[in-house]
Amino acid sequence: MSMIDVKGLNFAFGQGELRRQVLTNIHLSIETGEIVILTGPSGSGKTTLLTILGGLRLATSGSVVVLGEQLVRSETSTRIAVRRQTGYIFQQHNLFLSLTATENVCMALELHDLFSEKERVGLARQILTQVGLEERLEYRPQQLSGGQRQRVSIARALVSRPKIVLADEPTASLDKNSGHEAVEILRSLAKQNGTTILIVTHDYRILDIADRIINLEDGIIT
Ligand SMILES: Nc1ncnc2c1ncn2[C@@H]1O[C@H](COP(=O)(O)OP(=O)(O)OP(=O)(O)O)[C@@H](O)[C@H]1O
Repeated sequence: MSMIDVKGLNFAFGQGELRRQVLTNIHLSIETGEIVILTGPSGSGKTTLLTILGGLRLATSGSVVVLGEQLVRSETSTRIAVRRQTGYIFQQHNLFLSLTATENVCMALELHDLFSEKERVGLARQILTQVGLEERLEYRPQQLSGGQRQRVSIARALVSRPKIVLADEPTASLDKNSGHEAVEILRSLAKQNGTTILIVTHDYRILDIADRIINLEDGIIT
């Protein structure tokens, strides 16, 4: 089954003379468990496409079906439903500096109301152990290296077992080894769970983790 199915998507910022077409006639289908890397020059529309797929930005033309929900011209509640089943990883890890690794990961579960505090802590510790941070559970972000911080954000994105993970330049602030290690951890955990992953990156050093690479130029898939 397609997790993501895009047909004839167009997107522009601004109106009138300021209108700028950013995505043109995008067709894209991503299957369950597939790992896709989206590359392309700066300004080609990668982040815009990612935010539309993640229900973070509303598109008004074409068709964007994610997890069976039509997101084009959708209600806010539809986009929220998709967001709840999606994990996000950003270039700037966006961790809370005042919270420990465990607390940062727990936060992703607080959105769900499915777990008690004790269960949340248990799940957070379990996933932090899976990303190799069992010795750092109570460290705050500033006590961690860049690669370790990015592993905390990977743990945070995966802890609620999302069906889809969207990552925007997840290795941008990392050196080659820690960048590759971080996405390799992401890949192997996602493969265990059949999670679909879409990664936007300029980093050619991580292309080998993808099942498929898509190139976007000037808003067009080439
Ligand atoms: N909120 C906005 N309002 C107006 N224009 C925007 C907005 N966000 C992005 N753009 C423009 O849309 C185009 C595509 O931006 P986008 O961030 O999607 O590209 P990108 O491929 O992710 O680039 P990069 O690799 O540099 O992050 C750029 O020309 C950008 O200036």
